[in-house]
Amino acid sequence: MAGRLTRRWSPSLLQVLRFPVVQLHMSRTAMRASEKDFENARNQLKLLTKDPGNEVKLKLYALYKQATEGPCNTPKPSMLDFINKAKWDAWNALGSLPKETARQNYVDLVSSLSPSSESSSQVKPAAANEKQPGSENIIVTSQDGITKIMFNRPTKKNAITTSMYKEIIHALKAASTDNSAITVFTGNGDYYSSGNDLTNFTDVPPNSIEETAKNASILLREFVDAFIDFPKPLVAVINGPAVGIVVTLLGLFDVVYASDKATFHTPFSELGQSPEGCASYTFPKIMGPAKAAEMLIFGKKLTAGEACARGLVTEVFPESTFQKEVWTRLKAYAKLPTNSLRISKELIRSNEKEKLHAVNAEESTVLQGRWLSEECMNALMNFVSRKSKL
Ligand SMILES: CCCCC/C=C/CC(=O)SCCNC(=O)CCNC(=O)[C@H](O)C(C)(C)COP(=O)(O)OP(=O)(O)OC[C@H]1O[C@@H](n2cnc3c(N)ncnc32)[C@H](O)[C@@H]1OP(=O)(O)O
Repeated sequence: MAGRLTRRWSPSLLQVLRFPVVQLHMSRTAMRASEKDFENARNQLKLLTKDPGNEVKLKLYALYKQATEGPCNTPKPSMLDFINKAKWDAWNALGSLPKETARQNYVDLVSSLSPSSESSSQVKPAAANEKQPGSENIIVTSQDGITKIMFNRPTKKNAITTSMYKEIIHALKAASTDNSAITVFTGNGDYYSSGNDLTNFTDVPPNSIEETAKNASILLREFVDAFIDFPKPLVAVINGPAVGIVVTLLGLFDVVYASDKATFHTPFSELGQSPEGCASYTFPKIMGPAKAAEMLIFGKKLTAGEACARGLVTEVFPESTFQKEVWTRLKAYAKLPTNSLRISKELIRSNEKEKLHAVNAEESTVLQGRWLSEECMNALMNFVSRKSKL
């Protein structure tokens, strides 16, 4: 939040210090926002498309600091340090307002800026957080210059449903223009992701199978295109096993960090399917055709160390220190000049884009055919009936 209070504020902001935050306090003392409400409010705030104005931003800043750190505890900035002085004054004006109340007031204030409230026609959340079924399965947060997109379906090993594909496309579009420097994918729980939700295709009435396969192929193509075209550095933080499409996509990521408990598995033949995510092109380039074939044709599962030796993974970390080491490093990277990061990525990737789009189109078409094959249908039925697990 603090990072969003940008340096462009004018000295006239000094006039906004006497806002009536206490009123918010008085009217809401009976309510208590949970940590989750607070986190949701922070995410909602990042999705505002219209600037709420400096006065509101100062209020939000002050409430955020009070809610997370308590009463103002830093030395007063000099009179000439206009921006920090305005922020300090705003925070200091909250006096000893309890943290819980500040949290509730923060949630209320953000809520009052949302489109559903009466006075909020100026703001609109990004599509990724629009209320739609399953939207809790992808959690998008933005902090310290990093937009994090997290698979959040741990009880199903973060398998990706049709609505999650759509949410990820929206999240990537939003992240491509937000204030963050880099975008990171990771998984909640013990898995990074078990790939495509195999039940996506199993509840389909017989007369809709072809149409479902066609729609899935269109969605797949759009999904992978969003990765090909993503303009900022894309990082995967692989916290556990990865299966199927989340592995193939790694060829489109710029950096891949893996815990030593991660594994990489592309069991396409076993499923009567074929590679996607441009892996039929990126994997042979990354690891050579022979190693790529072993993964993509025969479904060899790699350890994190093996994936690193093959160039699919940038670096492997011990599980015990993985999160700490990786996020510390990413936070430092996110402080680098954002335009330079973007331009360097563009230079590395731009020559390939046309080819990647063509490969994606071809793979999506081929898969559409595979989904209609008996081999694939049998494999899916086996999974659903629990006769066979990979
Ligand atoms: C728009 C469409 C685009 C399509 C793009 C195509 C992509 C291709 C692929 O991604 S292929 C890869 C598909 N994934 C798999 O084949 C993995 C299938 N799952 C498993 O093999 C196992 O579940 C496991 C190895 C991931 C984990 O095994 P474990 O024994 O540890 O745990 P469970 O099997 O009990 O799993 C817990 C619950 O999670 C459900 N689940 C796990 N993975 C998936 C999945 N991919 N699809 C649907 N459901 C999944 C599993 O069924 C359990 O659910 P339950 O508790 O209700 O039984």
